[in-house]
Amino acid sequence: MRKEEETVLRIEGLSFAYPDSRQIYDGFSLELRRGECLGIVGPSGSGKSTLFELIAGNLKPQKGRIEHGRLGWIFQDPYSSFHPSYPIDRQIDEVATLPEDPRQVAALGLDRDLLGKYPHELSGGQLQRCSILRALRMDPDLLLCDEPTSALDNITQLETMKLLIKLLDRVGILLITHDMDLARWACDRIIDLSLLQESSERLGV
Ligand SMILES: Nc1ncnc2c1ncn2[C@@H]1O[C@H](COP(=O)(O)OP(=O)(O)OP(=O)(O)O)[C@@H](O)[C@H]1O
Repeated sequence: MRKEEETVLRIEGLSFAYPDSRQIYDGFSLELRRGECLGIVGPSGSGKSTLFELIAGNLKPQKGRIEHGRLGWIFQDPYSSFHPSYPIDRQIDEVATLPEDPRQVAALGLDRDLLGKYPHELSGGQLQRCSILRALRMDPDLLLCDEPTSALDNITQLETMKLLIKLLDRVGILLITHDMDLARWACDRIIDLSLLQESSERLGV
């Protein structure tokens, strides 16, 4: 199998409900390959973050199977995803499995001086590029991106998404977003969780 055809995430027949609450997933399946960007859209409360928690293993499904390769994460707010009291490079080194590669640092528009700084000394866009670097140095197969650009201004949003898309030869990306325009622009496929719910309601489940 060619590397880019590898499946990096397979979800089969997933069912999940929080205790004493409605069914959020009921027989949900999806497959994501390296080189693909799959968008997960849906209104607040439709189950986007729950899906990531299930994939990360922080929640256990009632039914179904989830298999995936090595995970990397990019969160919504880059300031809350770094500890304010330590330099960025130290925080990246602590979780990285790959050594720092100066070409990768340069490709993300970063440099050594910047990496030695504290999070509050960087702009939101610079810090989000540091979180992309951190995710890459964890050598992921699957990159979970939770609203990775929503805390950034429009121009920085676009630049950050372009950088993420460039990574697609190495990873598969699952992108949570509220922004349907962004999803249409960036993703090969989109799953709209509100449509899943509508079809379950029509079927009376
Ligand atoms: N720990 C929990 N216990 C019980 N119910 C929860 C818990 N976490 C989330 N929920 C409920 O599960 C549903 C899905 O929540 P989830 O956070 O996955 O939605 P979301 O699509 O990510 O929303 P948002 O876009 O606002 O982040 C919501 O109805 C929410 O209230």
